[in-house]
Amino acid sequence: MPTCPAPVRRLDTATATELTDTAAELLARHGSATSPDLLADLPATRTRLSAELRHALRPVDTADGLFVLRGLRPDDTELGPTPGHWSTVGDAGALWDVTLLLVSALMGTPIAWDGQQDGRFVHNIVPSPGHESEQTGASSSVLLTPHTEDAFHPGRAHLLLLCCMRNHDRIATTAAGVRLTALAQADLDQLKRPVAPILPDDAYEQAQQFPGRPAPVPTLFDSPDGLTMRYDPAYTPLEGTDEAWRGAYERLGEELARVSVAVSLEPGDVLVVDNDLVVHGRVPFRARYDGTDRWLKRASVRVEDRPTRPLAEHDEHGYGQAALTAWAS
Ligand SMILES: O=C(O)CCC(=O)C(=O)O
Ligand SMILES: [Fe+2]
Repeated sequence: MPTCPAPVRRLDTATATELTDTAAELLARHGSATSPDLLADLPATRTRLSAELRHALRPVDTADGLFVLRGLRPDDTELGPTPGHWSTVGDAGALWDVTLLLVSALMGTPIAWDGQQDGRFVHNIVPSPGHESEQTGASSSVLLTPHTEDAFHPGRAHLLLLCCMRNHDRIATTAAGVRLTALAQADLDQLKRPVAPILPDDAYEQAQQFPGRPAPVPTLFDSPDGLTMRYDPAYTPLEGTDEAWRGAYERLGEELARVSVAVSLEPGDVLVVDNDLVVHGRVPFRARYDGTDRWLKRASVRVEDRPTRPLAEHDEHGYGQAALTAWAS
Protein backbone atom coordinates (compact mmCIF):
# COMPACT_ATOMS: atom_id res chain seq x y z
CA MET A 1 0.00 0.00 0.00
CA PRO A 2 1.47 3.43 -0.91
CA THR A 3 2.41 5.59 2.05
CA CYS A 4 0.51 8.77 2.75
CA PRO A 5 2.47 11.95 3.57
CA ALA A 6 -0.23 13.01 6.07
CA PRO A 7 -1.14 11.36 9.39
CA VAL A 8 -3.77 8.67 8.68
CA ARG A 9 -6.58 7.80 11.07
CA ARG A 10 -8.12 4.48 10.15
CA LEU A 11 -11.74 3.67 10.78
CA ASP A 12 -12.17 -0.06 11.34
CA THR A 13 -15.02 -1.82 9.55
CA ALA A 14 -17.40 -1.58 12.50
CA THR A 15 -16.88 2.16 12.98
CA ALA A 16 -17.06 2.90 9.25
CA THR A 17 -20.30 0.89 9.06
CA GLU A 18 -21.73 2.72 12.07
CA LEU A 19 -21.04 6.05 10.36
CA THR A 20 -22.49 5.14 6.96
CA ASP A 21 -25.49 3.29 8.47
CA THR A 22 -26.34 6.38 10.51
CA ALA A 23 -25.99 8.54 7.38
CA ALA A 24 -28.24 6.15 5.44
CA GLU A 25 -30.91 6.32 8.20
CA LEU A 26 -30.82 10.13 8.17
CA LEU A 27 -31.11 10.17 4.39
CA ALA A 28 -34.05 7.72 4.44
CA ARG A 29 -35.82 9.76 7.15
CA HIS A 30 -35.44 13.14 5.42
CA GLY A 31 -35.35 12.17 1.74
CA SER A 32 -32.55 14.47 0.61
CA ALA A 33 -29.06 15.45 1.72
CA THR A 34 -30.05 19.09 1.28
CA SER A 35 -33.15 18.89 3.52
CA PRO A 36 -33.10 21.61 6.23
CA ASP A 37 -34.71 19.07 8.59
CA LEU A 38 -31.81 16.69 8.04
CA LEU A 39 -29.36 19.48 8.90
CA ALA A 40 -31.38 20.29 12.04
CA ASP A 41 -31.28 16.59 13.02
CA LEU A 42 -27.46 16.46 13.02
CA PRO A 43 -26.82 17.74 16.58
CA ALA A 44 -29.11 15.10 18.14
CA THR A 45 -27.79 12.35 15.86
CA ARG A 46 -24.14 13.04 16.65
CA THR A 47 -24.74 12.41 20.37
CA ARG A 48 -25.70 8.81 19.53
CA LEU A 49 -22.40 7.99 17.82
CA SER A 50 -19.88 5.75 19.57
CA ALA A 51 -16.85 6.81 21.57
CA GLU A 52 -14.62 5.09 18.96
CA LEU A 53 -16.00 7.30 16.22
CA ARG A 54 -15.68 10.46 18.30
CA HIS A 55 -12.11 9.53 19.10
CA ALA A 56 -11.25 9.08 15.41
CA LEU A 57 -12.77 12.52 14.75
CA ARG A 58 -10.99 14.37 17.55
CA PRO A 59 -9.44 17.70 16.57
CA VAL A 60 -6.30 17.86 14.47
CA ASP A 61 -3.56 17.08 17.02
CA THR A 62 -0.23 17.41 15.23
CA ALA A 63 1.73 20.40 13.91
CA ASP A 64 0.98 19.16 10.35
CA GLY A 65 -2.48 20.63 10.91
CA LEU A 66 -4.21 17.89 8.94
CA PHE A 67 -5.07 14.21 8.83
CA VAL A 68 -6.64 11.70 6.48
CA LEU A 69 -9.58 9.68 7.73
CA ARG A 70 -9.47 6.36 5.88
CA GLY A 71 -11.80 3.38 5.82
CA LEU A 72 -14.99 4.56 4.10
CA ARG A 73 -15.78 2.70 0.89
CA PRO A 74 -17.91 4.39 -1.76
CA ASP A 75 -19.09 2.03 -4.52
CA ASP A 76 -17.78 3.44 -7.81
CA THR A 77 -20.63 1.95 -9.86
CA GLU A 78 -23.39 3.18 -7.54
CA LEU A 79 -22.02 6.73 -7.71
CA GLY A 80 -22.66 7.01 -11.44
CA PRO A 81 -20.57 9.13 -13.78
CA THR A 82 -18.68 12.19 -12.51
CA PRO A 83 -20.88 15.19 -13.34
CA GLY A 84 -19.41 17.93 -15.55
CA HIS A 85 -20.50 20.76 -13.23
CA TRP A 86 -21.53 21.14 -9.58
CA SER A 87 -25.01 22.31 -10.65
CA THR A 88 -25.84 18.98 -12.31
CA VAL A 89 -24.84 16.72 -9.39
CA GLY A 90 -28.35 16.57 -7.90
CA ASP A 91 -28.54 13.68 -5.43
CA ALA A 92 -25.58 11.76 -6.84
CA GLY A 93 -23.50 10.42 -3.94
CA ALA A 94 -26.03 11.80 -1.41
CA LEU A 95 -25.06 9.13 1.14
CA TRP A 96 -21.57 10.64 1.17
CA ASP A 97 -22.93 14.16 1.57
CA VAL A 98 -24.68 13.01 4.74
CA THR A 99 -21.65 11.05 5.91
CA LEU A 100 -19.52 14.16 5.47
CA LEU A 101 -22.12 16.25 7.33
CA LEU A 102 -22.04 13.79 10.25
CA VAL A 103 -18.24 13.91 10.35
CA SER A 104 -18.46 17.72 10.22
CA ALA A 105 -21.06 17.81 13.01
CA LEU A 106 -18.74 15.81 15.25
CA MET A 107 -16.08 18.46 14.79
CA GLY A 108 -18.14 21.66 14.91
CA THR A 109 -20.89 23.40 12.93
CA PRO A 110 -21.09 22.95 9.15
CA ILE A 111 -21.39 26.22 7.23
CA ALA A 112 -22.47 27.18 3.72
CA TRP A 113 -22.56 30.36 1.62
CA ASP A 114 -25.53 31.86 -0.12
CA GLY A 115 -23.30 32.86 -2.99
CA GLN A 116 -21.65 29.49 -3.58
CA GLN A 117 -23.07 26.30 -5.12
CA ASP A 118 -26.67 27.32 -4.38
CA GLY A 119 -26.06 27.48 -0.63
CA ARG A 120 -25.41 23.73 -0.37
CA PHE A 121 -23.58 22.56 2.76
CA VAL A 122 -21.65 19.95 0.80
CA HIS A 123 -19.96 21.21 -2.34
CA ASN A 124 -19.03 19.04 -5.28
CA ILE A 125 -15.55 19.63 -6.66
CA VAL A 126 -15.35 18.43 -10.25
CA PRO A 127 -13.42 19.74 -13.25
CA SER A 128 -15.76 21.73 -15.48
CA PRO A 129 -15.51 22.65 -19.17
CA GLY A 130 -14.63 26.32 -19.62
CA HIS A 131 -13.16 26.62 -16.10
CA GLU A 132 -9.88 24.78 -16.75
CA SER A 133 -7.54 27.64 -15.93
CA GLU A 134 -9.44 29.35 -13.10
CA GLN A 135 -8.25 29.57 -9.52
CA THR A 136 -11.25 27.58 -8.22
CA GLY A 137 -11.94 23.93 -7.49
CA ALA A 138 -13.53 23.56 -10.96
CA SER A 139 -10.15 24.06 -12.65
CA SER A 140 -7.83 21.37 -13.93
CA SER A 141 -5.06 22.46 -16.31
CA VAL A 142 -3.43 24.87 -13.86
CA LEU A 143 -1.84 24.51 -10.46
CA LEU A 144 -4.45 25.53 -7.89
CA THR A 145 -2.27 27.89 -5.85
CA PRO A 146 -2.04 27.11 -2.12
CA HIS A 147 -4.73 29.04 -0.28
CA THR A 148 -6.69 29.39 2.91
CA GLU A 149 -10.28 28.43 2.09
CA ASP A 150 -12.54 31.51 1.79
CA ALA A 151 -9.63 33.66 2.97
CA PHE A 152 -11.51 36.84 2.00
CA HIS A 153 -14.09 36.32 4.74
CA PRO A 154 -13.99 36.61 8.56
CA GLY A 155 -16.61 33.83 8.80
CA ARG A 156 -14.45 31.34 6.91
CA ALA A 157 -14.20 27.75 8.08
CA HIS A 158 -11.85 26.61 10.81
CA LEU A 159 -11.77 23.16 9.26
CA LEU A 160 -12.03 22.10 5.64
CA LEU A 161 -13.06 18.54 4.78
CA LEU A 162 -12.46 16.97 1.38
CA CYS A 163 -14.05 13.56 0.82
CA CYS A 164 -12.84 11.67 -2.24
CA MET A 165 -15.46 9.99 -4.41
CA ARG A 166 -13.22 9.15 -7.35
CA ASN A 167 -9.59 9.84 -8.24
CA HIS A 168 -8.49 7.28 -10.83
CA ASP A 169 -5.40 9.29 -11.80
CA ARG A 170 -4.29 9.85 -8.20
CA ILE A 171 -4.26 13.64 -8.66
CA ALA A 172 -2.76 15.20 -5.56
CA THR A 173 -4.16 17.81 -3.22
CA THR A 174 -1.28 19.86 -1.80
CA ALA A 175 -1.08 21.01 1.80
CA ALA A 176 1.43 23.19 3.63
CA GLY A 177 1.34 24.02 7.32
CA VAL A 178 2.57 27.35 8.67
CA ARG A 179 3.86 25.76 11.88
CA LEU A 180 6.30 23.68 9.86
CA THR A 181 7.83 26.73 8.20
CA ALA A 182 10.99 28.46 9.43
CA LEU A 183 10.91 32.23 8.91
CA ALA A 184 13.16 34.90 10.38
CA GLN A 185 11.58 36.93 13.19
CA ALA A 186 11.74 40.04 10.99
CA ASP A 187 9.63 38.29 8.34
CA LEU A 188 7.12 37.08 10.93
CA ASP A 189 6.83 40.65 12.23
CA GLN A 190 6.22 42.01 8.72
CA LEU A 191 3.51 39.47 7.96
CA LYS A 192 1.61 40.19 11.16
CA ARG A 193 0.95 43.71 9.86
CA PRO A 194 -2.33 44.30 7.96
CA VAL A 195 -0.85 45.37 4.61
CA ALA A 196 -2.78 43.80 1.70
CA PRO A 197 -6.45 42.79 1.36
CA ILE A 198 -7.68 39.37 0.19
CA LEU A 199 -10.40 39.64 -2.47
CA PRO A 200 -13.30 37.20 -2.99
CA ASP A 201 -12.32 34.35 -5.32
CA ASP A 202 -13.94 33.53 -8.65
CA ALA A 203 -16.41 31.14 -6.97
CA TYR A 204 -18.18 34.23 -5.53
CA GLU A 205 -19.57 36.34 -8.35
CA GLN A 206 -21.84 38.40 -6.07
CA ALA A 207 -19.12 39.21 -3.55
CA GLN A 208 -16.83 40.34 -6.36
CA GLN A 209 -19.38 43.10 -7.15
CA PHE A 210 -19.41 44.38 -3.54
CA PRO A 211 -18.87 48.15 -3.53
CA GLY A 212 -17.08 48.42 -0.13
CA ARG A 213 -13.37 49.13 0.22
CA PRO A 214 -11.17 46.01 0.49
CA ALA A 215 -9.50 46.22 3.92
CA PRO A 216 -5.92 45.05 4.46
CA VAL A 217 -5.62 41.97 6.71
CA PRO A 218 -2.64 40.38 8.48
CA THR A 219 -1.22 37.21 6.87
CA LEU A 220 0.05 35.74 10.13
CA PHE A 221 -1.36 35.92 13.65
CA ASP A 222 0.06 34.89 17.01
CA SER A 223 -2.90 33.17 18.63
CA PRO A 224 -2.85 31.72 22.16
CA ASP A 225 -2.76 28.33 20.35
CA GLY A 226 0.30 29.26 18.27
CA LEU A 227 0.90 30.79 14.85
CA THR A 228 -2.06 30.94 12.41
CA MET A 229 -2.28 32.02 8.78
CA ARG A 230 -4.66 33.68 6.32
CA TYR A 231 -3.13 33.44 2.85
CA ASP A 232 -4.38 33.51 -0.72
CA PRO A 233 -1.76 34.99 -3.04
CA ALA A 234 -3.89 34.47 -6.19
CA TYR A 235 -6.43 36.96 -4.79
CA THR A 236 -4.06 39.32 -2.96
CA PRO A 237 -3.34 42.54 -4.90
CA LEU A 238 0.18 43.76 -4.21
CA GLU A 239 -0.36 47.35 -5.35
CA GLY A 240 0.43 49.75 -2.55
CA THR A 241 2.38 47.21 -0.50
CA ASP A 242 5.91 48.04 0.62
CA GLU A 243 9.05 46.24 -0.42
CA ALA A 244 9.93 44.88 3.02
CA TRP A 245 6.48 43.29 3.35
CA ARG A 246 6.61 41.91 -0.20
CA GLY A 247 9.97 40.26 0.53
CA ALA A 248 8.56 38.59 3.62
CA TYR A 249 5.41 37.52 1.74
CA GLU A 250 7.56 35.96 -0.96
CA ARG A 251 9.68 34.11 1.59
CA LEU A 252 6.52 32.76 3.25
CA GLY A 253 5.49 31.40 -0.18
CA GLU A 254 8.89 29.75 -0.56
CA GLU A 255 8.73 28.22 2.90
CA LEU A 256 5.23 26.90 2.28
CA ALA A 257 6.46 25.32 -0.96
CA ARG A 258 9.35 23.74 0.95
CA VAL A 259 7.13 22.08 3.57
CA SER A 260 4.26 21.26 1.18
CA VAL A 261 3.06 17.67 0.92
CA ALA A 262 1.10 16.10 -1.94
CA VAL A 263 -1.75 13.89 -0.80
CA SER A 264 -3.40 11.67 -3.42
CA LEU A 265 -6.78 10.95 -1.94
CA GLU A 266 -8.25 7.50 -2.46
CA PRO A 267 -12.00 6.93 -2.78
CA GLY A 268 -13.51 7.19 0.71
CA ASP A 269 -10.63 9.21 2.16
CA VAL A 270 -11.63 12.34 4.05
CA LEU A 271 -8.83 14.91 4.22
CA VAL A 272 -9.33 17.14 7.25
CA VAL A 273 -7.39 20.41 7.02
CA ASP A 274 -7.09 22.97 9.79
CA ASN A 275 -7.84 26.11 7.75
CA ASP A 276 -6.02 28.33 10.30
CA LEU A 277 -2.77 26.38 10.02
CA VAL A 278 -2.65 24.88 6.56
CA VAL A 279 -3.06 26.16 3.03
CA HIS A 280 -4.18 23.67 0.39
CA GLY A 281 -4.08 23.51 -3.39
CA ARG A 282 -4.07 20.97 -6.20
CA VAL A 283 -1.63 19.89 -8.90
CA PRO A 284 -2.61 20.44 -12.57
CA PHE A 285 -4.23 17.61 -14.51
CA ARG A 286 -5.99 16.94 -17.79
CA ALA A 287 -9.75 16.56 -17.43
CA ARG A 288 -11.42 13.96 -19.66
CA TYR A 289 -15.06 15.00 -19.24
CA ASP A 290 -16.12 11.41 -19.88
CA GLY A 291 -17.66 10.62 -16.49
CA THR A 292 -14.46 9.18 -14.99
CA ASP A 293 -12.88 12.45 -13.77
CA ARG A 294 -11.81 13.17 -10.25
CA TRP A 295 -14.68 14.02 -7.89
CA LEU A 296 -14.46 15.36 -4.35
CA LYS A 297 -17.12 16.44 -1.88
CA ARG A 298 -16.24 19.36 0.35
CA ALA A 299 -17.58 20.59 3.69
CA SER A 300 -16.61 23.62 5.78
CA VAL A 301 -16.81 23.64 9.56
CA ARG A 302 -16.76 26.38 12.19
CA VAL A 303 -15.46 25.59 15.65
CA GLU A 304 -16.99 28.20 17.94
CA ASP A 305 -14.82 30.09 20.43
CA ARG A 306 -11.59 29.12 18.78
CA PRO A 307 -9.04 31.84 19.58
CA THR A 308 -7.18 31.50 16.29
CA ARG A 309 -8.25 34.77 14.63
CA PRO A 310 -7.43 38.44 15.25
CA LEU A 311 -10.30 40.25 17.02
CA ALA A 312 -10.21 42.97 14.34
CA GLU A 313 -11.83 40.47 11.96
CA HIS A 314 -15.16 41.19 13.68
CA ASP A 315 -15.26 44.56 11.92
CA GLU A 316 -14.80 43.21 8.39
CA HIS A 317 -17.65 43.50 5.88
CA GLY A 318 -16.95 40.12 4.28
CA TYR A 319 -17.80 41.59 0.87
CA GLY A 320 -21.50 41.28 1.65
CA GLN A 321 -21.38 37.48 1.99
CA ALA A 322 -22.89 35.77 5.03
CA ALA A 323 -22.08 32.27 6.18
CA LEU A 324 -25.14 30.09 6.82
CA THR A 325 -25.00 27.55 9.65
CA ALA A 326 -26.46 24.06 9.41
CA TRP A 327 -28.64 24.56 12.47
CA ALA A 328 -29.65 27.46 14.73
CA SER A 329 -27.36 27.58 17.74
O1 LIG B 1 -9.15 19.72 -5.67
C1 LIG B 1 -8.56 19.76 -4.59
O2 LIG B 1 -7.84 18.84 -4.18
C2 LIG B 1 -8.72 20.97 -3.70
C3 LIG B 1 -9.59 21.99 -4.33
C4 LIG B 1 -9.85 23.13 -3.39
O3 LIG B 1 -9.07 24.01 -3.20
C5 LIG B 1 -11.08 23.11 -2.62
O4 LIG B 1 -11.93 22.25 -2.88
O5 LIG B 1 -11.25 23.99 -1.75
FE1 LIG C 1 -9.79 25.35 -1.65
